[in-house]
Amino acid sequence: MSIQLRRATRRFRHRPIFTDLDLDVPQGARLLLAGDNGSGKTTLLRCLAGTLALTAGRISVAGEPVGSPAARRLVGLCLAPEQGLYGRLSARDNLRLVARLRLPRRSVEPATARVIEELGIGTYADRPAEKCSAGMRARVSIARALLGDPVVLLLDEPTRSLDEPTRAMLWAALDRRRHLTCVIASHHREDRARCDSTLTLPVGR
Ligand SMILES: Nc1ncnc2c1ncn2[C@@H]1O[C@H](COP(=O)(O)OP(=O)(O)OP(=O)(O)O)[C@@H](O)[C@H]1O
Repeated sequence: MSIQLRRATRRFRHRPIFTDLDLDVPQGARLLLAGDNGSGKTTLLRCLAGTLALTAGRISVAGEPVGSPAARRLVGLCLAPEQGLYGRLSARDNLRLVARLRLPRRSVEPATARVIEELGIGTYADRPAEKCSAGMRARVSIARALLGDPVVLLLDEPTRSLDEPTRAMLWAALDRRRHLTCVIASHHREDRARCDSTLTLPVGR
């Protein structure tokens, strides 16, 4: 099993966001996270990434407990796709920075070039990120999450700023990585149709 949740519970103070959540996501599956605003999709993605601790229960990624160095290496994460880039650095240098952390030196340039090509970033790759549009920055953030051959990809509303051709590029990039297990939070019907199953989070449980 690629992702396993057992009695996963997260509260903020005394307010439950999700409680006793059991979930198994097999390798290569795509799970859509649905639910109204505030239902906890981003919170769950952060717990899956290991950047936010559970209140109780456990989550593992490919058998490794989330938050451990081994699990972090296996996860590609894209939260708030339009934000989180270094504004003064070019799109390409933002990608290189992460590629250097996640890949052997000889793979940095080819892997960076590959994701630039896949997400259609080429024409603005050398422009500072702060001078790129929201959709352009979202492409770079998604490309960044694909670097380093993650086993699990976590995407928070990846398509909300993307035009139609770029949405097709994103799905094509995921189709080329059929081994990749994806958890995608989205409000869009098209995204739901691209996924194998849906988990709808109720508000405040
Ligand atoms: N750090 C925090 N401290 C307290 N409450 C928080 C914190 N982060 C999130 N919450 C609360 O947790 C609930 C779930 O938020 P979350 O961002 O996970 O929802 P979401 O389903 O991703 O929403 P949206 O569809 O609007 O993106 C919300 O009520 C939010 O106010």
